[in-house]
Amino acid sequence: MADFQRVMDHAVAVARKAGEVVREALSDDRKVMTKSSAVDLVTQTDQKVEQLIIQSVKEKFPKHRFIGEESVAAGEACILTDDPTWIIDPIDGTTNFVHAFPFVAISIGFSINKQVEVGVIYSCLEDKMFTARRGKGAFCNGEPLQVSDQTDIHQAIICTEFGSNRDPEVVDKMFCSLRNILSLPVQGVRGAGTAAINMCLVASGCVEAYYEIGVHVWDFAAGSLMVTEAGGVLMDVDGGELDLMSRRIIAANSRTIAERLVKEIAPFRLPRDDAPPQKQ
Ligand SMILES: O=P(O)(O)O[C@H]1[C@H](O)[C@@H](O)[C@@H](O)[C@@H](O)[C@@H]1O
Ligand SMILES: [Mg+2]
Ligand SMILES: [Mg+2]
Repeated sequence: MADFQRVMDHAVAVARKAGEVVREALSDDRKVMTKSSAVDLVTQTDQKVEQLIIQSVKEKFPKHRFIGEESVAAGEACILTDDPTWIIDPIDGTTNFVHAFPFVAISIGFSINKQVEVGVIYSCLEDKMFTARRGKGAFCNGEPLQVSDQTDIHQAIICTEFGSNRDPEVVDKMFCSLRNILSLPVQGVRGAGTAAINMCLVASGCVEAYYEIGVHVWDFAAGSLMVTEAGGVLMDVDGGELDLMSRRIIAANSRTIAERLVKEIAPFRLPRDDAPPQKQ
């Protein structure tokens, strides 16, 4: 049985160290590369930070497994087992990082038996350390977090992201959902440019919900626990149970708001995170 406090303490320490690397890199030239599309960006800092985190964990927890965004991009399988697993997004908000747009997070989730037990999200340009352990609450810099108590969708702010898929039919579906939600009307639609920070905004009570189709397990693993430990709920965009590998999520302050969004979101499916690699 892993010592979850020891895991949490290490995740906080390495996330803070990674945040220093990210802040320092902001003053250097950021060599930008692309992955699945011309707007799916990655930098050497993403790769350097992921290796820093993984190497540090291997020294302390040699039997643990990893799902890292950039390791998967380099060809490693994205398979979640019952084993103790660190689910890492070294820079959530890479496009923001490239543009020095001030919302950039290191997101570290830890799961056992396919259940997230520890979540750490360091918003490193705001110097906000978000932490959660299952059953023990969610915190920002040590202060407890609580979701909003607003259940009227017409008085809500909703967060979403448009991801990096620019296929016309995907863009049409995303805009259909956005039009439906905006026209309810809701008081606002926002996007920080990072799933992890969007979920911290839900946990902090600043917005009522975040949804996205196209997001990856490393984007939201830590944030999923932040939201539930702050009193929120998670579900699939079709109202079913959240599937960590499905690339679809609603994270909300309440079932009322979540189920209202289900009625407005035009659902579609993308290849799962654990799908076998597509033959080139
Ligand atoms: O910055 P990333 O780690 O790539 O994650 C982003 C993603 O790039 C963007 O397309 C959206 O899906 C965001 O929700 C992710 O956090
Ligand atoms: Mg990400
Ligand atoms: Mg990333």
